[in-house]
Amino acid sequence: MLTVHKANKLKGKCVVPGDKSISHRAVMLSGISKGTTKIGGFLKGEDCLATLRCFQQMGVKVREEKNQLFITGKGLHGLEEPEDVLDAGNSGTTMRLMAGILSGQDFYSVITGDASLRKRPMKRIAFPLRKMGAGIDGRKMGTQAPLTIRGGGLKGIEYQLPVASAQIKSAVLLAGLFADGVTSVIEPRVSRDHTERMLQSFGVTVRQDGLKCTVKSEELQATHIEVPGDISSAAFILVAAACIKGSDVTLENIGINPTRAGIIDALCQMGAEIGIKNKREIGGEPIADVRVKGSDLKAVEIGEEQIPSLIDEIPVLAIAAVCAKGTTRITGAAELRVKETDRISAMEEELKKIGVEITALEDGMMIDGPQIITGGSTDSHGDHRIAMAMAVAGLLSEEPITIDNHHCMAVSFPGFIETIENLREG
Ligand SMILES: O=C(O)C1=C[C@@H](OP(=O)(O)O)[C@@H](O)[C@H](O)C1
Ligand SMILES: C=C(OP(=O)(O)O)C(=O)O
Repeated sequence: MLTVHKANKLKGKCVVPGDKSISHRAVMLSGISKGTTKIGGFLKGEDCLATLRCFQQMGVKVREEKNQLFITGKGLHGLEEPEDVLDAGNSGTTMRLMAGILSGQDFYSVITGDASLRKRPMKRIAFPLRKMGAGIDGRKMGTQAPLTIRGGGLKGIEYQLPVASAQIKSAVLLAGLFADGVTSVIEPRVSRDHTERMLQSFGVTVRQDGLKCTVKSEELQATHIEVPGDISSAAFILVAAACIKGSDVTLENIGINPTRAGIIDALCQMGAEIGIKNKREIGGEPIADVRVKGSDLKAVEIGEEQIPSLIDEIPVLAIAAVCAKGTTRITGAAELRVKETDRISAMEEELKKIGVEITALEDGMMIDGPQIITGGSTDSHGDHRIAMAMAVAGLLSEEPITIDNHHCMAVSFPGFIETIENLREG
């Protein structure tokens, strides 16, 4: 159990660990490329370590030197049939993106995950991958993990995504690297585009035409990847500092890819004082230093269009809404119900325990602010984002907040508590 006490101010500079989405993709793409890829800033969080172990089980060699990973790929057709079940742990990204790659392999594989992941919907990737020719089965009529995959013999398809999901888009595009003909995905709204950007760094031609993205089979060539700081991890610090008057924090080297930076836009709409400095691009991804100062916040309306760019940040955005004047309304976010936990219900349950009123909607939530956070005992539901959102609430709370099952923070942000404590002034 973790106890978090109120903070007077947060001050200083910090870095956050590498981007989780980019770290997963760096392992996967280097694993199926030719040559050795050097990866700096790789996130050693539980999710990305699960991806790394899965690729090692398929014969991919990984070496670490001076905090950099060197991954020697097996080419498009060199992965080895894993002798045992692949374990994606808590990570939806690992399971769904890897299913795309496994669908292209001329072998049989089984992929499972923890109790949370085994409940998450997999039909969304199994359906298009079967259309391409993969033999995929699983529990609950082939819709839940463990999944079995007999890959090979794929043909390209054009697929209209039913939801704006980078995981479904990426699974189909990655399978497309092994398919005969061209493979296209059409998204209903823009979702994070790290796969498309990184494929190009590995020398693959990616055609983007509005919301339609097309690839065809092409060998990947090893490259050098620098993983930026994860904006989804930075979000916890951004919200905490924005809510505490007198705070002034600079987060260095944060990825500000526009398909991911919705939390910055949302906080600016709420009147937060945020400055973006030292903008640059590394390996096709925009990064910058982000400075945030504490100020009075006002409520915001977040709808369907903005959701994909801040989907993982909604639990902590809810904490900002508690401090903001007026009614914050978040809608179009039904996807929150199928994350590591049902994040709408989990936030409703946990906020009530610390004296905060919230109205849960089928596809979002409404919060009237400002409200006083009284403090109390909470539980993470085994979900890293809920655990860290509750820790941010603790920094703002009259009385301390305890968080049960807080170790899941290491899924995406190892060292979260130390990072916060280093910024605490009083
Ligand atoms: O592609 C990715 O790396 C991710 C995509 C998002 O999921 P969906 O594709 O299900 O929206 C996000 O919530 C997840 O944390 C990471
Ligand atoms: C939803 C998340 O990740 P994943 O889908 O990879 O489990 C997340 O990190 O918030």
